[in-house]
Amino acid sequence: MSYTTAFSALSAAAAALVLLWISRPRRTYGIGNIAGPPSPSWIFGNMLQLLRSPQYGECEFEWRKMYGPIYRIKGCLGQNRLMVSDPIALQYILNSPSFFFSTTLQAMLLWLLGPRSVILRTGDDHRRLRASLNPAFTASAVRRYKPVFVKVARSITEQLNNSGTLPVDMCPLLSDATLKSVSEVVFGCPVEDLGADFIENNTQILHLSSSQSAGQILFDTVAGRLPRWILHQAIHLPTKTFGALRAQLKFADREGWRIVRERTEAAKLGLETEGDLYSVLVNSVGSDGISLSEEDIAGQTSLIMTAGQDTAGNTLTFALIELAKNPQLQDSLRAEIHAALGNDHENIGYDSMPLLNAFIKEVLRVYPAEPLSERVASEDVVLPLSGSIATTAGKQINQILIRKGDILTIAVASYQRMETRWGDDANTFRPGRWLDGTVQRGEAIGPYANLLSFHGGPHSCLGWRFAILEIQVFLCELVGKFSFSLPADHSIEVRVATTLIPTDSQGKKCALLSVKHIL
Ligand code: HEM
Repeated sequence: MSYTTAFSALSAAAAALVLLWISRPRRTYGIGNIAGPPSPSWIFGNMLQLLRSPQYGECEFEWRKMYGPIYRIKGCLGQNRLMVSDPIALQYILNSPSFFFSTTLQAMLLWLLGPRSVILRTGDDHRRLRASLNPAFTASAVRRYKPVFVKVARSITEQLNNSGTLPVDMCPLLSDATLKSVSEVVFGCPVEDLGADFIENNTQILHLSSSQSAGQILFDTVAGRLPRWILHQAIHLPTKTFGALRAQLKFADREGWRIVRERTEAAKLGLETEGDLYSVLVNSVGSDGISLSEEDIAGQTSLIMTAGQDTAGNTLTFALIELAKNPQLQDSLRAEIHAALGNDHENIGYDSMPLLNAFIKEVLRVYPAEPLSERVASEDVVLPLSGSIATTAGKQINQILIRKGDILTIAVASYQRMETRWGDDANTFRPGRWLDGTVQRGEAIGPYANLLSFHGGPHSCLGWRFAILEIQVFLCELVGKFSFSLPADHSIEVRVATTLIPTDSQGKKCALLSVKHIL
């Protein structure tokens, strides 16, 4: 055999060995084999530790440190649940059609938001609708909504000016303000035009969703095991919660259709409309490449109200709480605002204010509106991981077999506290990390700053640019004109109900701050 032939034979054998090694059958482990914390009870598993700690994350952040970015916890009635904060696994779950909301969550979204809402649509139907809604949420579309944000921000200033010397609960104030923005920007009308009955019912829904009892947590598990058609009948139950849900959808339908009809009439008559989001959408019906019906527009009313109100309202409240805790940071931010703004929101370039934007990113990182989000596998899938994790038998694995029906939790808050990505002091609120190079780039998984506060993938938040501009405008107005501090005898806790909320020590949603006018 010549030297060349021997070399070729050896190379071919080596290549075959490499191929064999790459395609070797790998052992994949199911979620029952993944290590995790012991369960204190069969009925509730670890769920009360996860969802009802006096301070959100008390157990969860410890578990993440102990077991890594993927671990198993016990749900109610002996369920296995996978907690996921590994970026590669999160990216996979959020982009894969094999994962969707659990049956119970789908039913709740259906009751509250209605079947046409974009969040409940899937596959090509979702892609088409989302593409049609998108023109109203682009950077240039959102810039046009700025005057409304400025007007609403000034109305908060007026309320604070009239609030006297006692501490102010910022929660209802900012929740009402974000609803005003949504009403004016999206529906093109003052919030009062939506009707006192609708506003009152909406407030009741927010109130009901700001607490989570042990019974509700158990109900979610039991409900998920019922046949879908039985679960869907629960909306007719004569309870306060179901009554409010039924009313919400009825009011949203009434107002959504009223606004769409008015905008359509105006368009037919060739009248100028206000440039609100629904007008943009109504005017795009029938345009090339847009497959949007009037039903589709009216069908987003409850979703947009819910999605745009307390998500942004709570984010702003947490921002003011952090500033109240940290007077030095507050002074620096105010100095940046005064330098950029004077008293004029007209020409300000919010995106070129480094501390303001670092601060907003840090608030979204530490206080994600939806810190936990549940997904269920609709088929067997092998979940890739960015590193290896331990099984209960102490074996290291780098992928997990997810079986159809397995429940996963997208652990947004845990991901946003991973030291590898956000720095060794990831548990500390420090906006400077965004300016001094502490934050690592890594895989892009969310639409904004690699955060998952707006989630990622096809169902990521459609309104994230809207929310960022609104938060920028509100903060510049409020921090520019007032100083915020914590009243001496009041503590603020962070709990999770449907969203992350500030509460008093009794668990009631509340954020009392002392507010002083400084200009
Ligand atoms: C700080 C403020 C906000 C946060 C943190 C936030 C967060 C989120 C998250 C996490 C989702 C995904 C929900 C899920 O799949 O479970 C979502 C979806 C959505 N958000 Fe937001 N949101 C905010 C503000 C807004 C605003 C102001 C609007 C509209 C005016 C909006 C409209 C939507 C819509 C339409 C969806 C559904 C998208 C789809 O399923 O394709 N959001 N948001």
